[in-house]
Amino acid sequence: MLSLFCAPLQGFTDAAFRIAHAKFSGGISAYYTPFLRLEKGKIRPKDLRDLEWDLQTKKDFPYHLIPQIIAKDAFEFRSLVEQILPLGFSEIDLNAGCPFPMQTKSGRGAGLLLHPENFFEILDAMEEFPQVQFSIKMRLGENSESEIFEILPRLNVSNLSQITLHPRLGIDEYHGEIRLDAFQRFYENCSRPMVLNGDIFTAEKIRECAEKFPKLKGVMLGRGLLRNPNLAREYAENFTGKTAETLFKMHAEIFAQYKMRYQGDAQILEKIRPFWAYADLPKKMAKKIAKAKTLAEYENCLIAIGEL
Ligand SMILES: Cc1cc2nc3c(=O)[nH]c(=O)nc-3n(C[C@H](O)[C@H](O)[C@H](O)COP(=O)(O)O)c2cc1C
Repeated sequence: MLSLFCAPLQGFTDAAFRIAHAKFSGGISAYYTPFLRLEKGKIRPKDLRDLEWDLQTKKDFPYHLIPQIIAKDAFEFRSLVEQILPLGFSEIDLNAGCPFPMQTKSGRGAGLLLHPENFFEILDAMEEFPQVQFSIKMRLGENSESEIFEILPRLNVSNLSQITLHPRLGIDEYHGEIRLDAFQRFYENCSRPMVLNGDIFTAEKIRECAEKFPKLKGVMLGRGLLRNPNLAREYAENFTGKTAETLFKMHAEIFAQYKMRYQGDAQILEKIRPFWAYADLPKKMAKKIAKAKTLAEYENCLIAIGEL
């Protein structure tokens, strides 16, 4: 059986989502936080608040959480790790895949793959923290598949606990088919445990991955899990519960949390709207949700969804 991981998605898989998912569905071996980054030398305060929210809840309701960081060099890397360790984590994931130009242009995310010297310095710096298990989530490259194959020999002699590969380039962003041939070549030559991520929306697809790549450690589910939070259980337990039922339970919990934590209709709506972004809703309904200007209007949409 493959291990199933919940992918980090900024603006979607925050603490409220992770907690509600673990509570009302589950089947996930580890949840990854969206990347934590430095702002004026400190972890961005709003990301830290989100992580602390997890930590408070985890005491009552344990689930496996791994913080992800984004860094352009060993200096930023060390600073982030040193700020995370006092929170009690012993696993940290490095983002080498974010395709957004704001990150790539400054050598972070997929942009780190254009600077192997910085990438290797970060891998060396990992050895300064023997108490931490590091993993990497990466793309094939920023501009070319050759980038990942250049660093493969160094990855093979690292202590990385796993390499999650989203087989696209940074410049592909999320367009086009995933590059499964390149994944296969990397997988065949990589000696670290590997996880496949990208465009996995059904339990059937997870089974296909297990069959095609027998030494795969697991798959990481992103939009598939947002669309169908029961996806992991459908694979692991042949669960046949209704997607809509789980979405509603999760939504009720997340919405209540946002109402407690954020103020004003606009702010709460901005936080909750993405919950439905990948759900299988009729177009008309999705438009109404996007257009709702007040909580009252939004709640009317919910009633309508409930009646679908
Ligand atoms: C809006 C958005 C935000 C994302 N944020 C992150 C992030 O913070 N860290 C990361 O490693 N990947 C991030 N990703 C990439 C996802 O983790 C995942 O690799 C991608 O969605 C492909 O997997 P999927 O097809 O299962 O969704 C993001 C993707 C999207 C669409």
